[in-house]
Amino acid sequence: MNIGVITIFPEMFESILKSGIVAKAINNNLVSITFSNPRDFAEDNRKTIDEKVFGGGPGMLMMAPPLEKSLKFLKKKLGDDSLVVYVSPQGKKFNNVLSKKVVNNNKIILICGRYEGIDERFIETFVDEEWSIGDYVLTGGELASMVIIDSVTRFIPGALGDKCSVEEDSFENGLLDYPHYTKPRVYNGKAVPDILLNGNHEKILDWRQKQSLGRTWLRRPELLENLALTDKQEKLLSEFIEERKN
Ligand SMILES: CC(C)(C)c1cccc(C(=O)NCC2(NC(=O)c3cccc4nocc34)CCCC2)c1
Repeated sequence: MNIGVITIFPEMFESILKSGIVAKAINNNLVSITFSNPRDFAEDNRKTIDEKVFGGGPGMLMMAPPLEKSLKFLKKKLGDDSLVVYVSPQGKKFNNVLSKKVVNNNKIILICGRYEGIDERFIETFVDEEWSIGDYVLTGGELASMVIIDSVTRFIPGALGDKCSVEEDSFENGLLDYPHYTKPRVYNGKAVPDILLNGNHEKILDWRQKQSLGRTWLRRPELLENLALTDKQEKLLSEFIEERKN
């Protein structure tokens, strides 16, 4: 998997390059990340990459020409068929489905906005997709790009290590996570649920599935709308709802 990143702050990415799953995947040659800084392609010797916004208004805007040169540089390295994504608040909501799409495409170039954003004509001419990681104000697209890179890396075969694959990934079923417990067995006067200690594997799986379904129903019911629950899942969920009434 080859990733290109256009950013005026490449040093921000050192955190994911040095530790965690992305660093490991890079070391195992499962993923490469190539950076391009528009400042290196600015035409004038003052390295101008942003200008005032036509029509007035606060702040500055990233100019198209340095972005275009940055993109051409990365396309030469990664290939012209790379998926070009502008991470932007105007984008469609990033989720696991898009994560899988990126892995299949195998080559992606992420463009990080700064200031008020980027010249619309660059988007019209070069951008394939706009993706947003959520509805809040950020100062730049870099953190969003790192979120996307972390999420995508988990789907690269082998990135999670042979211990567990993305299929078994406990977050993979589209439901919220069930509650987890570890030592000590009693903490703050609260004991671990007995079912988890009696070792009956079948009952534990049912309990976990019921908790995941119940929590999703309580906290993020809209996630259930995209899932076709099995008869067993429906039964577990209605048991959860019933038990809550009593
Ligand atoms: C969402 C809403 C609150 C309504 C809103 C409306 C208008 C602008 C902004 C805003 O944050 N603009 C600033 C920038 N934001 C992002 O890049 C960004 C922000 C959020 C999620 C993202 N996912 O990817 C990139 C993302 C754009 C240019 C520099 C940073 C936010």
